[in-house]
Amino acid sequence: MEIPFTKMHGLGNSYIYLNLYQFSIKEEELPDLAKVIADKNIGIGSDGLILIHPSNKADVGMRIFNKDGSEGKNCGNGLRCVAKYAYENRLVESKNFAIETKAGNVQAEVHGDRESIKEITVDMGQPILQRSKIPMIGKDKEKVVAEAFSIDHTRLEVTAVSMGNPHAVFFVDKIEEAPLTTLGPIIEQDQRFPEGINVEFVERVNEKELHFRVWERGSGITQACGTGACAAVVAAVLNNQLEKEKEITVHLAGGDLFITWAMDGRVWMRGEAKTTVEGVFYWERNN
Ligand SMILES: N[C@@H](CCC[C@H](N)C(=O)O)C(=O)O
Repeated sequence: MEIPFTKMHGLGNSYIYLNLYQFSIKEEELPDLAKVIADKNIGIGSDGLILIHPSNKADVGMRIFNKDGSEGKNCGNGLRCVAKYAYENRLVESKNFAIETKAGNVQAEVHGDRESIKEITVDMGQPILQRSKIPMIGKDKEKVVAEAFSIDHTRLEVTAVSMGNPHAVFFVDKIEEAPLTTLGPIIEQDQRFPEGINVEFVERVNEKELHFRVWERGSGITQACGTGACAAVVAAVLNNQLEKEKEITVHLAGGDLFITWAMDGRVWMRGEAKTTVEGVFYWERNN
C-alpha cells in the first residue's frame, strides 16, 4: 500500500502525519503501522504516528500513536503541527479553530501567513489533578503533590498531573544529572500507574524558566513533550516554585516552549512547528 505522509516536528519531537481526509487505514492496522513507520531501519523514523482526520466534534481531528504502537490521548507538539498542517493545507480557513483529540477538544491559533507560520498557540484546557483520574494507585485525596515516591532504592517526590494524558513530574537540582535513562523506563511501567506514565525531570532555573527532560510513555526519550512541559509548569506552581499567570520558558532538549497557567485554570502553550519531509511510504503488511 502506498501511504502519502508528511514528517513534522515540534522542537525535535517528530511524528509522521497522515492526512485521512485523502485516504483511510483500517483501525486494526494502526498500531502496527505506527510501530513500523516510526522505526528508522524498516520505516521512516519518528517518535510515532499522528492521524489528521475529519471531525464532527471540531474543525479537524487528531489521533496520536506512540513508537510502540500504543495510542495516547493527547500530544502538545502534535497539536501545534496539526494546526500548522490544517491551516497551510486549507483543511480550515480561520486562523483560530478547534482540534478534536481523544482527551477532548482544544482551541488552536496559528500566527503568521499561510506560507510562513511562525508559531502556534494552543489552549490546552485545565489540568486534571485528582489521583484516580491521573490515574495513580493510592488513597484518593485531592492532589498528588510532592508525594514520597521510592523506586529502585531511590527516594524521590512525585507531583502527578494529567493534561488529558498522564505525567509524573520530579524536581531535580541539576538537570544534567537527572536519572532519565535509568529511572525513566522503570517509572513509566511502575504498577502505581495502571495506564503507564510520561516521566519528566524538571529543574527550576528562576521565576520564569525551567529545564526539562522527558521519558515518554510508549516512545522513550524524546527531544520535547508539549503536554509534559504544561504538566511541569502546573507542577512547579503546585510546589510553590512558580506563579500562575506568568509566561514560563521551558527549556527542552530540542528548544523552548512558552507556557502559562492562567488564573482561570487554563494552560496555554506557545511554540514552533516545522515540516521536514513529504513523501510516500510503501507499506508491506505482514499478513
Ligand atoms: N509527545 C507528546 C505526548 C505523546 C503521547 C504520550 N507519549 C502519551 O502516551 O501520553 C506531547 O508533545 O505532548
